[in-house]
Amino acid sequence: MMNYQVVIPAAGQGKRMGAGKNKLLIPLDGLPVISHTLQVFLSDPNCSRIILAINPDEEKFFSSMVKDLQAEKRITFAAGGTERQYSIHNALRTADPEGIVLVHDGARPFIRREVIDRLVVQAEKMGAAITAVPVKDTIKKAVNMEVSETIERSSLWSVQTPQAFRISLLMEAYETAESEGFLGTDDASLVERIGAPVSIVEGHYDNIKLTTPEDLYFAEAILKNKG
Ligand SMILES: Nc1ccn([C@@H]2O[C@H](COP(=O)(O)OP(=O)(O)OP(=O)(O)O)[C@@H](O)[C@H]2O)c(=O)n1
Ligand SMILES: C[C@](O)(CO)[C@H](O)COP(=O)(O)O
Repeated sequence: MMNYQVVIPAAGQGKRMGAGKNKLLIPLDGLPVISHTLQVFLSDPNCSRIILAINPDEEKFFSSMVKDLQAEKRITFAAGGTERQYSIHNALRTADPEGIVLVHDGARPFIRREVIDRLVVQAEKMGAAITAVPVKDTIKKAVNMEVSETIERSSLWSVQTPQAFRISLLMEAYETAESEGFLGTDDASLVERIGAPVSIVEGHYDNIKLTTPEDLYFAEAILKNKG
């Protein structure tokens, strides 16, 4: 398996979490959420570099955390933007222009190494691969709270990060999105727009994104279960 670099967007405001600060700074089992996420990649010998997109106002916190993790050589910073996509684009501009790059939300601390391994192998083969799980709920479309359609579930996937790409392909997708003023809710949607195939690698339901306050209860339970 090839080495890879990873971009971790960490410059959000955590508005839906409502903690009055960046949710990645909230402690989980005594450590900030972002430390848990970083530790997964720091412990992976195939991860050659981590680029963390941060809000410059929070640089002091992140620098001291990186020092505590003794990871000054492997983690570099890029300036976050006003949208997730802008934060990632800024980070990609500082990345090495060859090989495979992963994008992983700082707010998903429970990603497992075996999923990362399968994802990287698939991205090497296909150019683009994303982690996802089958949708469990019945999904309906509604207009003004009136159901217009029940969508066939068997082909629906709930998409997570990490998402992995040949970096040349992802850069082209990001540049095209920027020039056309397109904002996507994930990275693969930018790649889909330029007509490149994207493979799915099945992941795990516990790779949750900490988004709203109840996710913190789920996070405690997942941590307890991990032992
Ligand atoms: N301008 C932004 C917005 C988001 N992110 C990062 O992208 C990931 C996923 O975003 P999301 O869960 O939406 O985080 P927030 O933007 O912080 O949350 P909210 O939308 O509720 O404000 C997070 O790790 C977040 O820090 C980022 O780097 N830059
Ligand atoms: C990329 C993502 O994690 C896929 O589920 C997610 O879309 C990012 O953040 P969002 O603001 O919750 O859409």
